[in-house]
Amino acid sequence: TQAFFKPITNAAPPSTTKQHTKISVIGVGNVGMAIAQTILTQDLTDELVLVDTNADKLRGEMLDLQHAAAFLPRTKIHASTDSSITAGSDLCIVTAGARQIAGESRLNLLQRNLSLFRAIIPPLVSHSPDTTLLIVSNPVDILTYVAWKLSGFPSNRVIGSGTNLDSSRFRFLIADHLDVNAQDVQAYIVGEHGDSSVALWSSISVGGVPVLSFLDKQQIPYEKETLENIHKSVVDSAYEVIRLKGYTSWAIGYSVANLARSILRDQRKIHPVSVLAKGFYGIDGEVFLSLPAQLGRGGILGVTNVHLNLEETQRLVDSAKTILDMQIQLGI
Ligand SMILES: NC(=O)c1ccc[n+]([C@@H]2O[C@H](COP(=O)([O-])OP(=O)(O)OC[C@H]3O[C@@H](n4cnc5c(N)ncnc54)[C@H](O)[C@@H]3O)[C@@H](O)[C@H]2O)c1
Ligand SMILES: O=C1N[C@](c2ccsc2)(c2cccc(Nc3ccc(F)cc3)n2)CC(O)=C1Sc1ccccc1Cl
Repeated sequence: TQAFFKPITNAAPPSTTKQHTKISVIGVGNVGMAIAQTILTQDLTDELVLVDTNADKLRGEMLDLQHAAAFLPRTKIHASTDSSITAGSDLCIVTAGARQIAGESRLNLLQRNLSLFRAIIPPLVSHSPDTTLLIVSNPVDILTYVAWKLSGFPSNRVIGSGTNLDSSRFRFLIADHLDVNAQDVQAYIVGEHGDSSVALWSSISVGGVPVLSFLDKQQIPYEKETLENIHKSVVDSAYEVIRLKGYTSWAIGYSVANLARSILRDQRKIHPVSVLAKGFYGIDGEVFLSLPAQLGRGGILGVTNVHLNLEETQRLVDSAKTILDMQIQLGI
């Protein structure tokens, strides 16, 4: 049969130095698929691998994504229930996990996800000894610690999505309040992901103008609780989304794909992510908490020395103690 293409004479072989990027997403539920879809639309990888224990769901999601090929940058998409397919991944994003059953205690959810991680992490890292782990499953701070211990990796290559989603909701709410673009709002929520996170008021700046001084200069009276209310809305909005649609996907999908871009494209951007917090702000236990960290090809490149006031420092230390106690209680 006539070949589709007439061969080009004296064509040079492809460059061997070009790095082939491979991302694996473990868990193809609401969160994993939102992340996978965003990675494809943003052309972040040459190869996307999906892993899950639910074989039918896994194959269905792979086929459904492959069928979108005519509208996406060319990306090889593979899937298997066998994690050996992840071999040689540059980044492994873990969203696998049991979702909290209504009324289930956080400890019980943690115990269920802990046993899952004991099955997931060791084979993952044996197939990709040089990968970076990006943990999303909840409770994310403790499970990032578990992934670090199980992997034996240096802590710079084990990252938790932490308060990245909290901070993106915080930025949206501030931007909406001030009627500006959320990309021009710099604001960090740090510490423990979820209900006990810590909003850094002094870190908020819009177009380079620190908000607190902006409000002072404009003599705009702001009660402390106004700012507290915006932080409370971050927590309330998570519960509202769950109440209304039963899960969250799009914001976590975009926020985790944004982390993947910073890592794989060596952006050296600063994100609030869950890092080994030992040695910062008087924390001496081996706990993962979110702090503004610089992300690049090597994972965590550095952690910023952001100024915390006494109250913020105390809340961070309290979170560290709560998490450490939970880790000790579980014997991990
Ligand atoms: N960190 C955050 O900001 C954040 C935000 C939203 C959700 N989450 C967490 O993400 C996790 C996933 O949420 P979801 O809505 O996608 O849940 P989901 O139930 O829709 O998906 C979980 C997937 O994990 C799979 N799975 C279970 N055991 C597995 C194993 N051993 N190996 C591979 N896959 C396995 C399941 O088959 C399922 O497809 C939850 O823990 C949730 O709390 C975290
Ligand atoms: O947007 C979410 N959705 C979840 C969710 C997704 C599927 S089922 C529940 C959510 C929503 C509401 C509460 C809640 N609590 C929680 C339970 C166990 C944990 F280990 C961690 C959090 N979790 C999971 C989660 O972490 C988030 S972010 C979030 C949660 C609570 C407070 C503030 C934020 Cl920014």
